[in-house]
Amino acid sequence: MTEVADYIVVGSGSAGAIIARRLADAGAAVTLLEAGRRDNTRLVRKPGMIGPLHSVPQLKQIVDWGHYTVEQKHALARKVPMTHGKVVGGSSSINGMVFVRGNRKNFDDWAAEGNTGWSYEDVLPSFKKFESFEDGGNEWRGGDGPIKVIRARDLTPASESFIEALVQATGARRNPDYNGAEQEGVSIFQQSNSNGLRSSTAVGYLDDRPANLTVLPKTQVARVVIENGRAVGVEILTVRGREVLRAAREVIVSAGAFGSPQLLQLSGIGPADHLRAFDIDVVADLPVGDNLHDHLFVPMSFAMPTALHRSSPGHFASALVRETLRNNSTWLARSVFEVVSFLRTSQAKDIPDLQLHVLPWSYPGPNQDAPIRHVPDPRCALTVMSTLIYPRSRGTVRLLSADPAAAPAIDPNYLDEQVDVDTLVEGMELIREIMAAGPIAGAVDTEVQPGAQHRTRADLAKEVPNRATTVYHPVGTCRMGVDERAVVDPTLRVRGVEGLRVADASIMPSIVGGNTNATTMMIGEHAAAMLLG
Ligand SMILES: Cc1cc2nc3c(=O)[nH]c(=O)nc-3n(C[C@H](O)[C@H](O)[C@H](O)COP(=O)(O)OP(=O)(O)OC[C@H]3O[C@@H](n4cnc5c(N)ncnc54)[C@H](O)[C@@H]3O)c2cc1C
Repeated sequence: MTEVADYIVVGSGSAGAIIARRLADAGAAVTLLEAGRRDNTRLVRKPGMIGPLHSVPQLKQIVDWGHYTVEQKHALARKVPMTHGKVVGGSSSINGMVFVRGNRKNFDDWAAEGNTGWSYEDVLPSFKKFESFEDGGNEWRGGDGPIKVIRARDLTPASESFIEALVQATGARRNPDYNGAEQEGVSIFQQSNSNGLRSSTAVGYLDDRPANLTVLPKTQVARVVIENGRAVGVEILTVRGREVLRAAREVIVSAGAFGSPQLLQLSGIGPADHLRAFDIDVVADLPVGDNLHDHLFVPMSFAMPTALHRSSPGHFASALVRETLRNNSTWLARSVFEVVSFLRTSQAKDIPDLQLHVLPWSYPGPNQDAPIRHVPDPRCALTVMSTLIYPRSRGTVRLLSADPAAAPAIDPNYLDEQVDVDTLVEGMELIREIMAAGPIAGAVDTEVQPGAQHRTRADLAKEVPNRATTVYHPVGTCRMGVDERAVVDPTLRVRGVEGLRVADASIMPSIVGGNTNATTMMIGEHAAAMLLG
């Protein structure tokens, strides 16, 4: 065994890159292992390239694990693509860049379950630490962190009229900062990019790394090496075969909501019967891979000339030429999302339970499951997504093979709970109400997706299993907690194993009410602070 570092961090994504950098800044020797390739291409770093990156299978496979769910029994046996970054920066290098913390109550709920140190007041400094918000720092926001956050700008007239219509139809307020004091209302979307460049954790934390932080791309970890109940290193897959790297202090697993449970299970940490079925020696019998849950949305597209954007090669090519000639001069410099709203359905208790994502582009429907290039309607269109942010359904991640190169079985068990369908349908009905309101109705030519023929609540409910799709926010599979369902304790240590922590989206006990990247980066900062004591 070669002693390579004080700390080994597995996975360079939203959490892992941050942990590795903070430990290195404190003087430790850190090795960061990443299965994917380097991220320094325009395809990854130019924000608007997300369109081709996700819609052209040949491009997507360069940076994606290529996972699919198992057949979803409540969604017409669909196998839903579970895109997940396999590249330096992880999913922060390929995501939609919208920037949302969630609701402060989400963290207070984690703390109330026994997760001491994770209330909103506790995690707020970790949120502030990583961000540079364009308005500067204040009580709620960070002003000088490595991740740049700006608001969408030059909103299309369609998006502007959507805001007006939403206010009129729902009575919701315009909220200048949904990541500030209050989440509720309608707002201009914030996004993690600036000056025409994606602000991933690779850009923010790794580009200018110190010499004591070694990043090894194209290095997949096969298992954590555990001796006498203590994690002492990892086994990696190389072209020469398997090799062991040793950590003098700790191993931190930040391989994401699929990668982390898979790696723990391959290392003998997981449900004992499941591991034995693959002849894996059991180190710790823990519910690793349980509690998988995810946000779902149903896109509704409306043909509207005022949306200005067409999903045509000509429209894309002209922006690409202009953006190449002058950086940060076109829509390619930013996320495609313009407006967000947090609202309450009839099911809501204390906080908003519905999110609307709004983008001035048409969206292919009814779903994008097939691994082909999906062609959206060519007209200018506004898409509004009814988004379920507190799903009740729970699923699993399990091994299909003891071979680390094999994909795991991912079963989010989407729409298992009827209330999840009901919430999405209520959101769809609300979107129709908004689109029929005075400030926007006259500008809408027609509803393209799902289409006016799906008229009643029952019609919409029937469409949900075919149209609902992942927002790519899987969490919860190495749950943090203090009871039998916990995999890690509130200091992120794997229960019953020394020298091993998990820190990424998988530790969320329950999903936050908003896109998960910001919370996962907070987890990275919070974990680093705990490691450094
Ligand atoms: C397509 C897409 C769009 C999204 N859009 C948004 C958005 O707009 N806003 C938002 O807030 N959130 C968004 N998200 C979600 C957000 O990006 C994720 O929640 C977040 O990045 C998860 O971070 P993580 O650290 O848990 O995992 P990741 O960032 O996925 O990092 C895990 C890393 O570990 C590596 N890895 C895994 N297994 C191994 C192994 N065995 N050995 C070595 N390396 C390994 C992976 O390659 C990866 O780089 C999106 C996600 C996707 C996929």
